Amino acid sequence: MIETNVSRHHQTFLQVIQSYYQLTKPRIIPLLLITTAGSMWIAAKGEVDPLLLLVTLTGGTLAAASAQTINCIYDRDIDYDMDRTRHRPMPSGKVQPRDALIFAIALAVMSFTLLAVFANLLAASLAFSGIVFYILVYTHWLKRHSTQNIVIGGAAGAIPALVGWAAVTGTLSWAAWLIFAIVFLWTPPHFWALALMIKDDYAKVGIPMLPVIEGTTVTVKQIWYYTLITVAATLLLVYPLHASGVVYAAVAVSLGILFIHKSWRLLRNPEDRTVARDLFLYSISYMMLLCLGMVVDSLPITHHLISAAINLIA
Ligand code: HEM
Ligand SMILES: CC(C)=CCC/C(C)=C/CC/C(C)=C/COP(=O)(O)OP(=O)(O)O
Repeated sequence: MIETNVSRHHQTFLQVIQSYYQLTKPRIIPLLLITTAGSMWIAAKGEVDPLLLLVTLTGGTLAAASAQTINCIYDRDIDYDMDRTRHRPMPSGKVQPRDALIFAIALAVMSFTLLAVFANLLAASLAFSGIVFYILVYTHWLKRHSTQNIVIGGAAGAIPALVGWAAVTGTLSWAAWLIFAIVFLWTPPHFWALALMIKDDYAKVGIPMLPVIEGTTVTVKQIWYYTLITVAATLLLVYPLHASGVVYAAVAVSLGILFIHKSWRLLRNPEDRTVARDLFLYSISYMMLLCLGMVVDSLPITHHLISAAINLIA
């Protein structure tokens, strides 16, 4: 295991704060929150209580930060061996495992308390189960042992959508599970496109990511199937669930066509890393804009504008 090779005495207070911030893998959290927000807006039929929104997004941030911090502690050995992750606070010795664990527990406790007190127990429990699932099922059990690690483990990343719905309604519905399924199905194209680019890194440390074990051809085929199913799933929100309307439908179809196009290009050019990179970057914009589409579609003003347009035409 890796121990400190950077003396903490040499770090300024600001550098210490920065190290703890980096432990939470902060660049991923905004998209997790956007899926939470999309779910909240549909659940609240366009009228979300701003205080509840603030509480839920803060609780979600704390939970995701806790999960990522524990992941950083657990994976510090392999993170040290990979070029991409060597600079992280744990392998570079900027934070000690014990301190990071205390930080992660504090984040988890704050998340649970905030959500339980100001949202509800279901939202709090779901966020907590996200932490447990990500650590036990993904990080501990699957990441180092199965090519399906990110498929099954990806469920953790889809939990924030359930948290959002639960925070608004205190329960879960078909639409909530569908948004969960959309994020779940989107994760393999999102991650495997990236894994195609960095598979040598994962191979070096013996992580059985699909491109490492099964090769590029199998991976791009899997990406292709998951892309098709993801796009199909996004449309179920319009029909048969009727949870979203025409604005969302237009957004989902347009974004979906582009997603399929980019995934098809990768299927045709499996060895081209630029194409894989393009799909990975697009996957992020795709999820962001899709959720934005959910929000805009649910707003009362959107409904008024559509009614006005229909009246004008009729
Ligand atoms: C098990 C599931 C997932 C795995 C294994 C995974 C893995 C990764 C990895 C390795 C990166 C590169 C980050 C880096 O270089 O440090 C990344 C980037 C990213 N992921 Fe995922 N991801 C997963 C699910 C998700 C989910 C559910 C979301 C949000 C809904 C998400 C959002 C992002 C974003 C926004 C980035 C870009 C961060 C940046 O700008 O550097 N990921 N992902
Ligand atoms: C509700 C709740 C708490 C949800 C948390 C879910 C969560 C933290 C999802 C993020 C998934 C993710 C970015 C994995 C990175 O994989 P990795 O750590 O294997 O990547 P690496 O190779 O960069 O270390």
